[in-house]
Amino acid sequence: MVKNMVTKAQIRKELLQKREELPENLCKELSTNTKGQLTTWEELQNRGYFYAYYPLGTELSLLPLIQWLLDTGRRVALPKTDGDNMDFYEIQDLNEVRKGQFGVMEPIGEQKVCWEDAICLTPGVGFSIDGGRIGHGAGYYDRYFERHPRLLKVGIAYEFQIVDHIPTEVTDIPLQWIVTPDRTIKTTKS
Ligand SMILES: Nc1nc2c(c(=O)[nH]1)N(C=O)[C@@H](CNc1ccc(C(=O)N[C@@H](CCC(=O)O)C(=O)O)cc1)CN2
Ligand SMILES: Nc1ncnc2c1ncn2[C@@H]1O[C@H](COP(=O)(O)OP(=O)(O)OP(=O)(O)O)[C@@H](O)[C@H]1O
Repeated sequence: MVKNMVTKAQIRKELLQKREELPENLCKELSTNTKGQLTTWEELQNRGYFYAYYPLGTELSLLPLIQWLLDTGRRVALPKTDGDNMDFYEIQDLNEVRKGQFGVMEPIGEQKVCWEDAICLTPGVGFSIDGGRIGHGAGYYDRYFERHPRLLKVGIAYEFQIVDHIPTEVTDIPLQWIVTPDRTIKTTKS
């Protein structure tokens, strides 16, 4: 490894620390703003199928958005992991979750869905404008994206989570958009 190269693990650690320092009321406000960005985004208007996530700790919360999606008749599914695998399961109500692996709230449904043209609202620890993403380091989303190439891959990020450079591995699949509480960005590699 090149000596002065910042590794994924270093970036992950630093950004997770920053995220943990966010006060609760600010998380709430930024989550509401993110819902505002997404609900006014043209790309989302005509879509009916969404892969979202239930927030873990101080992750940027999609709960207000998910409620809006359900209220407007959209179909929503959340991820559930099993060993190295991750799949998505539909929810009709935000109460249909329970705590699972890694302490993540997972859907209780047993029937996995396969919506090849869905929008995948993707959590992450760090992002870059070229579509790079750092997660928790287990590779769940990259493996899922490899199996389902037609998904519209959208990173959900606090502004501070967008960094200049993310070292890539051959298995990393770039995101096409990044949505923050302030803006909606088309990535440069999409
Ligand atoms: N909200 C949300 N849901 C998600 C993800 C996510 O990043 N956010 N995932 C994205 O892939 C999957 C779950 N993957 C995860 C993998 C590791 C950790 C985690 O916190 N790991 C700890 C160590 C935990 C342990 O080993 O007990 C760590 O990184 O310190 C969390 C989620 C599916 N669901
Ligand atoms: N398509 C794939 N096939 C096999 N292994 C993969 C694939 N994608 C990623 N991996 C492996 O998974 C491990 C973690 O990958 P990476 O650091 O990109 O995870 P991450 O994106 O941070 O995590 P997550 O998606 O779970 O939030 C790496 O060792 C990587 O080689």
